[in-house]
Amino acid sequence: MLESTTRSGPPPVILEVSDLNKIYEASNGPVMALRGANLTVRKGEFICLLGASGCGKSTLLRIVAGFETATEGSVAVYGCKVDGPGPDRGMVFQDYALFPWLTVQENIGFGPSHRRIAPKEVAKLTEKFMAMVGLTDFADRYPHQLSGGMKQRVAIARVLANDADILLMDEPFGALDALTRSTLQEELIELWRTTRLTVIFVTHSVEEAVLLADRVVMMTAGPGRIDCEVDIDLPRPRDVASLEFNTLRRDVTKRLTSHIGGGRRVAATADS
Ligand SMILES: Nc1ncnc2c1ncn2[C@@H]1O[C@H](COP(=O)(O)OP(=O)(O)OP(=O)(O)O)[C@@H](O)[C@H]1O
Repeated sequence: MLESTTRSGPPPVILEVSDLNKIYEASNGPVMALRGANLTVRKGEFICLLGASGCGKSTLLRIVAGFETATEGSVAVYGCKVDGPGPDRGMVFQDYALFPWLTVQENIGFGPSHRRIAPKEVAKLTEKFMAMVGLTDFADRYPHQLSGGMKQRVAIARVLANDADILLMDEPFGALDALTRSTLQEELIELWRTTRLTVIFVTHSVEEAVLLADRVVMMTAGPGRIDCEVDIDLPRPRDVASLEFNTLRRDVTKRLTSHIGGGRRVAATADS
């Protein structure tokens, strides 16, 4: 947890998902994607949202991002109801979603250049975040000239340059090879530490969730709701080969497959 947690009590709640229902009107009838999803997130937390394919993880994230509307229920950020996308939330997708006609620096600078910021300041911001993700030497490259890992670094830098407080990541490393994935996981944790962003990270992978999260939030099979939560109380950097890590991984896997305890909070540690 962040230092501020221990010094001055828990950080404030900045995101509240309340009784969210989502029904899609598909051509072959309605699809209930979410039923009664509730989630509370504190500033600076790193949350991993874990669940089987089709349980509604992306739907939940897209509603939080404001790209999708809920059928019932609400999402509030800093106490204000979300009714569309906003600069306080930035999304990173598995397929990068970069502007193919813009270079690395233009992609990163796109958000700031559309705010009321002086061009000099935009250039400074762009350079800062480009350096933060290690892409200064690739400033003039276009997305098709980059590897998957580099594209995802651009996507992350773009959110950071937009000054978002909440980083929403939908299986961001799912399309990457194992080595690149592991490097980006480390880099993301380092960025999260330095920027103190709040992160909600969707994944299928128990290992990725236990490696990254402060708290793993598990969803039931569709229609999704929050089934239970596990606090990951392991120091970072985490060693995937350690006994503590594997105890937690087994615990999370067991909970995920057994669907016990509707809406329960389980404070699991390596000792439990
Ligand atoms: N636009 C849509 N129209 C109709 N049904 C949809 C739409 N988007 C999602 N669904 C359905 O809603 C359910 C939840 O989908 P969602 O993509 O949120 O799940 P997920 O947990 O993110 O899945 P995955 O892990 O496979 O990406 C699924 O049954 C899916 O088929």
